Amino acid sequence: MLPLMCPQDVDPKTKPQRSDERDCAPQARKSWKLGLSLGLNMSLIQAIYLAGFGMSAACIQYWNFNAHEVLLTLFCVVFGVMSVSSIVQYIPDSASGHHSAMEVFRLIDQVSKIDATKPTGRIESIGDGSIHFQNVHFWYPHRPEVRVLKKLNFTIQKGQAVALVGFSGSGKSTVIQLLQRFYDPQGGAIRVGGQDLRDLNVAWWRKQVGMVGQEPVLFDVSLEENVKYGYPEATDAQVRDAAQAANMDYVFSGAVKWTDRIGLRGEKLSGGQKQRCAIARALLRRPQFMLLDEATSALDSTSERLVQQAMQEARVGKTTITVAHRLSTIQNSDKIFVMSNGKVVEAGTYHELIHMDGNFAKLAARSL
Ligand SMILES: Nc1ncnc2c1ncn2[C@@H]1O[C@H](COP(=O)(O)OP(=O)(O)OP(=O)(O)O)[C@@H](O)[C@H]1O
Repeated sequence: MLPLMCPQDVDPKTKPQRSDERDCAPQARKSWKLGLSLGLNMSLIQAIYLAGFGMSAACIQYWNFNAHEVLLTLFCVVFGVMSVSSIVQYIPDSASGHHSAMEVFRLIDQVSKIDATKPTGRIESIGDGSIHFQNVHFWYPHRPEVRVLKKLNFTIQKGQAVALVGFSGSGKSTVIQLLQRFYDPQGGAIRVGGQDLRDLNVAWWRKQVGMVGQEPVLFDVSLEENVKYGYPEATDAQVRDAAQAANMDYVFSGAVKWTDRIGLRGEKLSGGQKQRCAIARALLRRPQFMLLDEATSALDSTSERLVQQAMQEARVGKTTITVAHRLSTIQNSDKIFVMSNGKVVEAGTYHELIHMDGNFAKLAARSL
């Protein structure tokens, strides 16, 4: 019988609440049923064994059956029944396994509209390197009732450090996803160096973009392999340069070695160390565009300062688009776009926007 763990069992002095009793009642009924069915099951098996051995003994003693053959037959039947019963207990799981497998195959068979493996699309230079969102309308295909971007317009020049800010749900992360071409806009166009993003080769374009998100995707392999992920042919000197640019001081001081495995999802590293590893990985490919989506939001102020410092040095010569809630992290941006309800409602430098006394000033007041 399974033990019943109810709050009142933990501390007998505690007077049980009525709601706790109600919570435990279905569990108690379930445990009783489970115990009873297990007990009956075991009794039935033992009764069958008893009958089998009794019959075998009778066959040998009274009807002169060959003992060797009787025992052989008996054990064949016993082990056969045990095997069948152990298979039968998995029948309910096979139904859910079948359902899960169908889901996995459905996903595998799904043809993506934006296929990075296709050799189609232009592979060229990025022109003047500007990014222009031109009357972009967008909604997530499985949620058409929520119009996320509504006639979004903004331009980013090559080499600029730009920040996207705004209240939660205003569409900032969606802009970052569109830039990586996870989706295409339903209306308007995103132009890179004057060319429609849809006309560029997907794999080539994604190589031009480095992305650091809030929770970097790290693997349980060595620190070096994690940094080289996406560019395994990088030389040692290139890896060192990227690490230096990303301020990975913990590897230069020897606190973590290049060969150390960093655990599942990088659990052996601190938040700041993980983030700087992700920045080094992004920089190693020398992307022309860096996308930072809340890259420092989960960090304490010391780690954040280190990551910020790393980004300041690493962003030179690159176009950087940062999504941030902590406005202190974007003070040095060349331009800040304030988004509200899928549109840009204000644009300017930090000081210009603060003095406008609009949405940005409200956000700044909240983040104090
Ligand atoms: N994968 C998705 N599928 C469907 N709807 C989504 C998806 N991701 C975001 N949305 C919706 O799109 C809208 C904009 O979300 P988005 O994440 O771009 O906003 P945000 O400004 O980045 O918000 P936050 O600051 O909270 O991260 C929200 O209404 C959100 O519910």
